Amino acid sequence: MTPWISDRKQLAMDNLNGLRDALNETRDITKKRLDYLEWEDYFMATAFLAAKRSKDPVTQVGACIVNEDKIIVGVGYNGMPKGCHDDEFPWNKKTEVDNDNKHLYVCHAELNAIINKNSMNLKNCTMYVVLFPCNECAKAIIQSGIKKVIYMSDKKASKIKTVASKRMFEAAGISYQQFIPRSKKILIDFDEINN
Ligand SMILES: O=c1ccn([C@H]2C[C@H](O)[C@@H](COP(=O)(O)O)O2)c(=O)[nH]1
Ligand SMILES: [Zn+2]
Repeated sequence: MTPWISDRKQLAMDNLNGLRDALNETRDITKKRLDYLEWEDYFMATAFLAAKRSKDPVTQVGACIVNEDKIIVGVGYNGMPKGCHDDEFPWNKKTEVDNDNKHLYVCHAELNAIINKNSMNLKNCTMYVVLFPCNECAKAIIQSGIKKVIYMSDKKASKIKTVASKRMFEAAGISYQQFIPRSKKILIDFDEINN
């Protein structure tokens, strides 16, 4: 690293530590913390954290299913099915060879979250998902009993699959709503517990 870059990095770290110390000094440890994660941010962040497990080089999706008691009952991300090694199956989508396309193989985040469920059923559950579900996932969501979908990105809104998903959700009485986060970023600092 060039010396001035490392100096700037050190300066930024010192500033950050200074800020944290200042915050700790002003924090009243006899009162309830106010900067805790809201439930909704917690569930969406769980979906985003799951997405970090994805090996897809273009789009990483994560999904988190929550029951009526605010208990997480399923988490998933997009990845190759069991037994289909992600070093052997293709991650490419623009290919001359028809069967060398990831879309033929990848198991979608929503489906994985549904399959990974650790409760009897998903009746009246809510799914938090990074990207609006495709039509195949919409079918699985509807059939599973999930009643609400909270999504972050609708960047594929004009695609026919997304249009079909919305049509099915509306017909099946599944509500969907775009997520508005309380804060744009959530930082996880593994060192925090030592301070
Ligand atoms: O509902 C969905 C839709 C897509 N995915 C996954 C499937 C693929 O791994 C990527 C999409 O790849 P692109 O390169 O953006 O076409 O996202 C999903 O998990 N759930
Ligand atoms: Zn899908």
